[in-house]
Parts: sequence; C-alpha cells; structure tokens
Amino acid sequence: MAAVVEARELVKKYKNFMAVKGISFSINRGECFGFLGPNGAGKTTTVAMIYCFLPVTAGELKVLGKDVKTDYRQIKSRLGVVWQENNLDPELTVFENLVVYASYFGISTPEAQKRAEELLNYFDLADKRNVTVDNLSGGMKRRLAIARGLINRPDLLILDEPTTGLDPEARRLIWQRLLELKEQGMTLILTTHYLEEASQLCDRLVIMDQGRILEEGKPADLVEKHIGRHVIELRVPTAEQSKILQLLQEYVQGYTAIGEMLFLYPGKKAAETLTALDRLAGAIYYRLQRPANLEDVFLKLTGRGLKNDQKHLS
Ligand SMILES: Nc1ncnc2c1ncn2[C@@H]1O[C@H](COP(=O)(O)OP(=O)(O)OP(=O)(O)O)[C@@H](O)[C@H]1O
Repeated sequence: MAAVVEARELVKKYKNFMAVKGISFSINRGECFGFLGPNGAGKTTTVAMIYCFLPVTAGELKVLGKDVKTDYRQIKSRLGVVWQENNLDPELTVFENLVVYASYFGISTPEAQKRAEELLNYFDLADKRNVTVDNLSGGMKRRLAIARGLINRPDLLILDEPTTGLDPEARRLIWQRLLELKEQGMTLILTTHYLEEASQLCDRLVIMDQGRILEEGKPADLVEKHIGRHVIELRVPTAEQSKILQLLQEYVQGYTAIGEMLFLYPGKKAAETLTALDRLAGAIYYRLQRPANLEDVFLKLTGRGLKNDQKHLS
C-alpha cells in the first residue's frame, strides 16, 4: 500500500520546549489514521507539521511523496484541514464561507458554487445556506468546517479533534459522514482524546503522550495485546493490595494499580478470578467486570487516564 505520509524521527521544538520528540510513523492511502492522547501529548503539533502549517525542527516528513520543507505549496493545495478552534468567517453566510475558501485554491466561482451546494446537501446544511455562522449550533459549525475542508477535493483530510465539545448526537452524525468518506476512499488523519471515536473511526492509530509514541496498531489489536477481553476493577485499601494480588496471581495476567483502584487483566480466566475474589470479599470495597478498551491500554502504559479531568480514584 502506498504511504501518503512518512515521518522519520520527527521533532518539533517551541523555543526551549520539545513538543514532539523524534516520532516515526507511516500512513497508508485510504485509511483513517488516529493520534490518540491526552491534552499536551503533541497531537496538534504533529498534524500541523503534516499540514505544513508549522516548520519541522528535525527529522524527515514526506506528505504525498513530497518533502514538507521544500514542497509545502504543492502539498497544501492537495490537503484539507479542520482545526479544533472554529475559524469560520462569522461575517459571511454558510454558503459564502465555502465559496470564498474555494477561491484560495483558484477554483472558479461557478465550480465553487456547485461544490458548495453539493457539500451543504451532504452535511445536512442546505437549509442554513443563507444564514451567518453565528446562527449555527456547535455541531453545524463543525460540519460546515468539515465541508470547507473538502472544497478542494483533497487527497487527505486532517481533522484536529473533530468532535470535541459536541453532544453525542452531533458527534455521531459527524462520525457517520467521516465513515462514509473513508468508504469512498478518502485518507483521513484525526487527533482525538476520545477512545470511542478512535475505536469507531480509526483503522490504525498511535497512542501519544508527552511528545512520544507509546504504541501503534489497530485499536482492537492493541486492546488484545495489552489487556485481553475483560478488565476487573477493584477498590481495595493499598495495604491489602499485595496480598490480594498474590492470591490472584495464578489467574490474572497483569494489572495496573492507581491508588486504591486495581485494574486486573484476567485473560481467559475471568470466571475463575471472580470466584477467587468472592472468597476475599471482606477486603474489597467495590468490584466491576467490563469489556477492555483503549483507555485501559493508555492507563497500563502511562498509569494515567486519557482525559485530564478524569479521576480514577474515588
Ligand atoms: N506555540 C507554542 N509555544 C510553546 N509551547 C507550545 C506551543 N504550542 C503548543 N505548545 C506545547 O506543546 C505541547 C503539545 O501541544 P499540542 O497542542 O500539540 O498537544 P495536543 O496533544 O494536541 O493537546 P490538545 O488536545 O490540548 O490540543 C503542549 O505542552 C503545549 O503546551
């Protein structure tokens, strides 16, 4: 499969702060590739370098076979981007936002109008075509921003946290459209700190933290590799934990301890683990068995949750 993005030992330094610390990855044509990580991981910085918006400090970065250091004009003309912050023009109508943006790519007005109509229909915004952006809901603004990112019919669409701050219904509508675009063969790159978004949309992803890539792979494979099918969550006083872990060692393949919380990975022995736990009930304040997910992978790799506001200790 042809790579549309190749990064080798990519580094980004802001003055004295190294936001991206020598990462390597490769993105194939037609896939949805994700950068998953908490705030400050370096996701936006990385996609901004792919979009040729930020210069690379060191390392190699090729997009669509061209070098971002020398061929950025050609690369940019073939990319679409949707930034996390709303940067739609509030003075213009929905329709005008698309047509004016198209002019930056040298697209003729009749062609731009035709594409704008198609995109407004596709993103369920046709009845809003003549209102200004201020009159749109958050979900509509985000859909318009994605429509605008597609106006030049890009080879690659970059989405920086496309559904952050949206309600579940607005989020699902955007996921639906992005999945359709992928089915039509579009290459998508997205950053997110929503594990559900990453699991639903991404064919492959990297897990980033503090400027580094911790893991890379298909979402389901990463969960299987690090955790298995299930997680048993326990709340146990820290003084009791080593005794419990010792008693469970023949059943449990791995675990993560964060304060009083114990996250157990029982592999194929979930039933045996639960039976063994029943005999220990006195020391355990709380117990839950649930399917494993990408957040468990992140937790195991870093000892922290994906969202900064998330507390794992109750
Ligand atoms: N212009 C800048 N100058 C200095 N430091 C910066 C600049 N932009 C970003 N950073 C820092 O670089 C690190 C990575 O930021 P980045 O925005 O790439 O992270 P992120 O993973 O996209 O997080 P978020 O989800 O919050 O957008 C952070 O510590 C951030 O504070």
